[in-house]
Amino acid sequence: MSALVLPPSLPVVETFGPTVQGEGPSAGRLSLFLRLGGCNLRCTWCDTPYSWDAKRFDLRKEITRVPVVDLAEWAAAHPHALVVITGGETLLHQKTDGWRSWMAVLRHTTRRVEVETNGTIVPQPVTLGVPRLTFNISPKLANAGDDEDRRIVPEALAALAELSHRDRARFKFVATGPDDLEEIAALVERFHIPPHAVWVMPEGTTAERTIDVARSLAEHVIGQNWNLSMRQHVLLWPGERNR
Ligand SMILES: Nc1nc2[nH]cc(C(=O)O)c2c(=O)[nH]1
Ligand code: SF4
Ligand SMILES: [Mg+2]
Repeated sequence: MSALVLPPSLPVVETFGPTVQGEGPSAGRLSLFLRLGGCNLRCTWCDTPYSWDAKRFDLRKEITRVPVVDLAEWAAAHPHALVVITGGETLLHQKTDGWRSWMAVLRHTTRRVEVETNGTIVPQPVTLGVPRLTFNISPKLANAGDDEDRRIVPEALAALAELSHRDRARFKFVATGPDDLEEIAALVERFHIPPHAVWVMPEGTTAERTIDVARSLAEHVIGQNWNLSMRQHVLLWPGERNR
């Protein structure tokens, strides 16, 4: 009797789009989103707890194994869109057959790909080998609530910072107000992140709060020679899933 061989798949929370990338260097760009399940952090203000929080959500319902061939077909139907892989924490899946197979699909296209990550996991050759793939790294600050030794993994941040010098990675920090900027500056200095690779974005789940926080940050961010990003999906579709 031969063993049953399952096709490579990934634990998918949702696929959506085309929409626009809401955050960071590609904000406003037409995008498809693939959200994977599971996270190694527990940010208090997480906007996607349904991707990892088994206490509040039934993850067997939230997360479905989707064959990579189906993802390839879905992506191919929207050839003009940037592909954004988000979570949860995406790079948790890096050593799986599903990830390897998905990277192989993307490597054989000419499309742009962005991987959202919390910066706690070192990117591996399987991911780095996709030519137009860049990382959007959101290291978490004290405002997220986790202990520093969980949020800040020096080995991973150093590897990602190195990529940021070659425009393969950008850092995007969520700030709740100007008081958070000192902590960002300390990380930027410690890991030698070039200012052109730094984006600051306002925390908030409503358009009003997002704009208020952004207004409180703008002059300070510009003064540091950093970039400021709104969170366009929060402004356009506050509280909605699959946007
Ligand atoms: N439009 C849109 N842009 C996004 N950028 C990062 C997102 C995320 O949830 O990681 C996100 C999202 O959920 N929607
Ligand atoms: S790292 Fe991202 S997905 Fe994970 S808990 Fe924090 S905000 Fe949520
Ligand atoms: Mg997110």
